[in-house]
Amino acid sequence: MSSVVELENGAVSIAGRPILRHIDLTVRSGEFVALMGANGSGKSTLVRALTGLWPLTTGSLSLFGTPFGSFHDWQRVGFVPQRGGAASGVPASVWEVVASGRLTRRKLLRPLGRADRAAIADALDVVGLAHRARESVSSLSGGQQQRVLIARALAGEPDLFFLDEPTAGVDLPNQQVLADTLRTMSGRGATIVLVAHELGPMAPLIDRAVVMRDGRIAYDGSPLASEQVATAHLDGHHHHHHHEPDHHDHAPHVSSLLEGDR
Ligand SMILES: Nc1ncnc2c1ncn2[C@@H]1O[C@H](COP(=O)(O)OP(=O)(O)OP(=O)(O)O)[C@@H](O)[C@H]1O
Repeated sequence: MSSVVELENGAVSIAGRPILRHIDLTVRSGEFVALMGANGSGKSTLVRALTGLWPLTTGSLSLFGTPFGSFHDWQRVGFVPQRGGAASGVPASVWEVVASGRLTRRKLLRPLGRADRAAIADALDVVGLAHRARESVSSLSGGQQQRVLIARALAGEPDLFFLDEPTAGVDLPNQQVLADTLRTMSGRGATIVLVAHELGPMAPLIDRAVVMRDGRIAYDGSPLASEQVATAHLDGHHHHHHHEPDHHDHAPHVSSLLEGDR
């Protein structure tokens, strides 16, 4: 199967401090990957590096089989940043923010067409905000603003979708709505990389869990143990002393990876 994301020996340093080291990560077409790990383990930095928002210090990155430097198909890539971005002081309406997700697909110098408007309406529907389309984004709650950002990315109909902790601070019914959305996208063939502390209603959708620890990938494999990760996280059962697995594909002792939890 073709790889949609391929990072070899990736590293990122910020202000001279190594944040990510020796990252090898391949995501294949249609996969749904959960990127997990403790606070500060490097999940967000990895997602930013994979989308080119943060430069790699070393390593080679390909997207859809094209080396990053020659990749221009950005309308195929959707990105929902960590919460706190939609209301930027600009009094944009919900509809406008979602419509902005369509701009990279629009034909040069053409107004939004019928297909664009349909995609925007569909995206608003999917996140349950169609009835608030005309309101200012800043009048919405944090969780609703997060859904506006998700709808913006959905409107672009990306083939590859990065979401950075979309469920943080979102109540369970809304997490369920989001899980349904991602199931639909995944069913349409999208490749999804989801940063999450806890999978909650997303758990049944995940094909693979990648667990970060101290800027490295500490586990890459079956998601079966990922609920264990979340549970260990909540219960504070992270004091067991296990050795870090040498191989990425070993399933046991995932809870041990939370030792570095802060
Ligand atoms: N812009 C920045 N400047 C300096 N240090 C940074 C910057 N961004 C991230 N870091 C550092 O890089 C490390 C990894 O941060 P990152 O946000 O990638 O972790 P994370 O796993 O996403 O954490 P969280 O779960 O809290 O979002 C942290 O130690 C953080 O302090």
